[in-house]
Amino acid sequence: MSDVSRPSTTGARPAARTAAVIPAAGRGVRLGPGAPKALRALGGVPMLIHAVRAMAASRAVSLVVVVAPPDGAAEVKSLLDAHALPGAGAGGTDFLVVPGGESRQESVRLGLEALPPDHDIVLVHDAARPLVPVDTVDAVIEAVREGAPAVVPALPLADTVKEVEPATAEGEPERVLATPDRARLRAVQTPQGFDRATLVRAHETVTGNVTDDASMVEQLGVPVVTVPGHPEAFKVTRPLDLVLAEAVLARRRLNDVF
Ligand SMILES: Nc1ccn([C@@H]2O[C@H](COP(=O)(O)OP(=O)(O)OP(=O)(O)O)[C@@H](O)[C@H]2O)c(=O)n1
Ligand SMILES: C[C@](O)(CO)[C@H](O)COP(=O)(O)O
Repeated sequence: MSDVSRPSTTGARPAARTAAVIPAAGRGVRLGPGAPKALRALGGVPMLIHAVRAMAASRAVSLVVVVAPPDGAAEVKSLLDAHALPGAGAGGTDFLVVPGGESRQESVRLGLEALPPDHDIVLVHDAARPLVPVDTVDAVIEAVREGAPAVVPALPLADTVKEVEPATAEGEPERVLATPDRARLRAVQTPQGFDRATLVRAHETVTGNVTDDASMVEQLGVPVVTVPGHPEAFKVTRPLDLVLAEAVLARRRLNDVF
């Protein structure tokens, strides 16, 4: 059960249909040389397939739109055909693949443009967060269904955070400017869930660099609320994250958890 305080601007929609957009078009530069990150293997299965399975595992998700690397849509379609996906088939979850763009923001917009009209709730979930548990997905959907226009899974920080003056020359130390109160900070994950019209308006209106979709909604002045995130929803960004992801998968297999 989520613990959000809910400024409801959209009204409760317990039966609203939910689509998930999965931006998967990134290169994965921080992971090092190799195939686009979403296509790299985790436990012998492409990372993207884990992310698609995580969304389709929610009974509430009836459509998954994968935003593929710009020249990789055909390959991604073949991967979806070649792997078992929960709910796939008549009357279950549908799957679409569209080519992505130069930035995460553009890829999400291209995914949104591909959505058919009959889905009022949209999740945006990084392919790079392949191991998010279904309970987290469901908590986000539930909070949007109950009326929150924008919902993010969030965790408290373990580290103390410093605001710095970025160095102007290589090797020069950065000067610490401030230490924000950690108790008021959260690390946010995906899936982020939205009232569809609000998210579309944000993508039509907000320009400039952003690192997540919720911050675009914040810029509209629309409230964004949190639900508890999960440590296993971490983002695979650097090589060490792959080691952790393999370990989580191995433990799930031992415990016979999908
Ligand atoms: N042009 C882009 C860039 C990113 N993404 C997606 O956005 C998610 C989060 O991005 P990130 O982890 O930064 O992935 P990359 O951009 O691939 O990583 P890097 O910055 O290290 O290259 C990933 O699922 C990634 O595939 C995307 O769909 N289109
Ligand atoms: C959307 C996100 O996963 C929330 O934490 C994150 O901001 C993506 O950042 P990235 O630099 O595109 O990986």
